[in-house]
Amino acid sequence: MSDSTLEALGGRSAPPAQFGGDALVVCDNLVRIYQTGSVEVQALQGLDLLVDQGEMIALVGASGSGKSTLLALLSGMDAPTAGRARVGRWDLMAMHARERVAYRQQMVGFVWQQTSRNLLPYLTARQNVTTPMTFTHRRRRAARANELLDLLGVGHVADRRPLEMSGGEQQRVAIATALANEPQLLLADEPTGELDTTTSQEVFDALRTANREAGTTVIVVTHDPSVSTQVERTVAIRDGRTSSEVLRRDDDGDVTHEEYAVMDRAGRVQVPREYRDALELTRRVRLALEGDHVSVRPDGRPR
Ligand SMILES: Nc1ncnc2c1ncn2[C@@H]1O[C@H](COP(=O)(O)OP(=O)(O)OP(=O)(O)O)[C@@H](O)[C@H]1O
Repeated sequence: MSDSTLEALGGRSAPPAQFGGDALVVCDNLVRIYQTGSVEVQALQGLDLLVDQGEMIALVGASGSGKSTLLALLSGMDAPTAGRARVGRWDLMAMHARERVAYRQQMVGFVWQQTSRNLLPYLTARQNVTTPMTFTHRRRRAARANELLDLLGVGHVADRRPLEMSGGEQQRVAIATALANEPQLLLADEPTGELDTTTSQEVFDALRTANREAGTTVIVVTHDPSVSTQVERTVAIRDGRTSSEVLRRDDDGDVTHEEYAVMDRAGRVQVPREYRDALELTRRVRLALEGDHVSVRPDGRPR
């Protein structure tokens, strides 16, 4: 590394801020190990993720990469093995059973992929939305349910049971139900997985409405490849860690997408396989600090 460059840049360095700062969701080196008999599966292997209040992000990644595990931890349904996880004022590592119940009632809403898992089949849409409303005065509940159903464009199915609605309508009612207690965070695990493209778009629009109109922070897991056009930030998870992010920028209608690698707190960055293969980057590489970037070169010695 070049000491002179380091010296020249020295004046710019600032003390490191506390990881996460005022983000709504802070996952710091998060680990979740499942133990089945004598077999251990490391579903999350030191995952870092920050989500600000008011953001809507998508989580993508291959099957088995750890997306559902992360959502289960953030929803309070499961507990991390190690690391740090905080949502608002709630420390997910330190919550006891009673706090976990309160957290799930007050702080998060959840939408599953399977439409049938989100709603009670023998209740109407309005009744489904009012059922979790423990913090709204009894007389206000039906009116609030109607407001939520209208907001998400499904006011017309208020008196229908799930079997009398389309899949997309069921998912939008499910989002209304998840918003019943005004959670700060809405988590959705492949909410469009069972739907066709047009209907998926309606459900994404409903999630965006929840984000923009109700001010709810949204994390949505999806396999939909067009998702990066729908949200401002798409976070890719690989092998239980966040590996890259695509940021969508809209400069006066000129929309661009830029992909970034994610650096963890120890400074580790995953170099994409195509880059490693193209330059035969293997175990040892040369790093050099340049004026405005860091270069990575093959070490040039026989392996
Ligand atoms: N309850 C469990 N017991 C044991 N292993 C589990 C359990 N749940 C998940 N796993 C394992 O943890 C890893 C991550 O699984 P996870 O479901 O989080 O992945 P995913 O990215 O959501 O996958 P998909 O896109 O297929 O839903 C996988 O290897 C999976 O087999």
